[in-house]
Amino acid sequence: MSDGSSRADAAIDPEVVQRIETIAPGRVSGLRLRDGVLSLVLEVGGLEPAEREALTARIKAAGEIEPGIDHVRIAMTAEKSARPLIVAVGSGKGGVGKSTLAVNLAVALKRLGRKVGMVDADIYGPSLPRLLASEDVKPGTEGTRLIPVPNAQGVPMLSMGHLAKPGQAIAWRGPMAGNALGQLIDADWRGIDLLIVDLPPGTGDVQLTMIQKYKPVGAVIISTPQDLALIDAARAISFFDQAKVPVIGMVENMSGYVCPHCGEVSDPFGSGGAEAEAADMGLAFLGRVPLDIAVRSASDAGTPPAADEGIVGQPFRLIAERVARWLDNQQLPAGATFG
Ligand SMILES: Nc1ncnc2c1ncn2[C@@H]1O[C@H](COP(=O)(O)OP(=O)(O)OP(=O)(O)O)[C@@H](O)[C@H]1O
Repeated sequence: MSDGSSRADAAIDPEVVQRIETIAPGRVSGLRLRDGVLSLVLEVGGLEPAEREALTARIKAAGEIEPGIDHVRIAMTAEKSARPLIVAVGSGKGGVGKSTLAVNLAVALKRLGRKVGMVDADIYGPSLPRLLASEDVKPGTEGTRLIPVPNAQGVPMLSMGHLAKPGQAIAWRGPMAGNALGQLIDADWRGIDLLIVDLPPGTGDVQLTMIQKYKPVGAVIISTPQDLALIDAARAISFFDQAKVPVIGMVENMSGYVCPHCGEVSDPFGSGGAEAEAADMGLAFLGRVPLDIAVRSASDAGTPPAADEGIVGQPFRLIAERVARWLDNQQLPAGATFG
């Protein structure tokens, strides 16, 4: 948004941003460069005066050696900038319906009155813009922060797909992908209390950055009932366990296919496997979503089934109620900060 003056913010070299963030991890926000002055907000809660001084001196030194930056102006605050709580949706394996679940979970939580936004962290196959029918919309910016893209479901969203050209993302390496993810999560989420983050499948660099730097309050793991998918899901669960991110529970997708012609129920991927696995691991089972052509067609059309009262969206609404109850039981204050 313009402040009405004719002066414009200049782009800041991402390497400079990264260098400054490395000096004070999680404490720097609001970076902007204008007329050779780099201004930023430094959160100094819990630091002794000598530590504050040392930090500001190091940040100034790191900025002022850069061509184009004559001066670094630091505003100190004892308040952490309020970021939404994060719930991650993960899977051990691709193609099990993780993005479908993430979108429907967010939409159903929105219907429950939660202030929900979404981040699509899946650099290998960002699909949220399609699922939320906002493929051609680009996010705006305010200063150096992205402004989430609105949609008909009232769930503002940012996607890796917004930052990369189609096909480009796959070449990203860990640190680059991690920085891009940071831009999505540190966007202008004003008015949002809860972010549902659609992680890439598996347990790689992006997932690691996500859980270490932007510690989710909890994770939902999705799997098909198939043995192979379950083995991978167990790996994802232990990944979150090791990072001390509580697993809210497991969802079984694509179980029980009802033939639209003869009505016969078959189980192409088996059935009940994820529930048994959850019980074995002492985890909550959040629900089962049948393999239903209507889930796919509604999703492809950008109208998530959880958005209305229909039967197709029912399993997602039940899962969302359980997640909402879990969040309420954590007694997390609305708009609580994390990290
Ligand atoms: N319960 C279901 N019934 C029918 N189709 C489904 C169901 N769940 C997901 N699908 C379809 O399966 C395909 C893969 O789903 P989705 O993209 O959500 O999976 P994913 O795990 O996020 O995949 P990726 O690893 O590629 O990101 C999509 O076409 C989706 O519409």
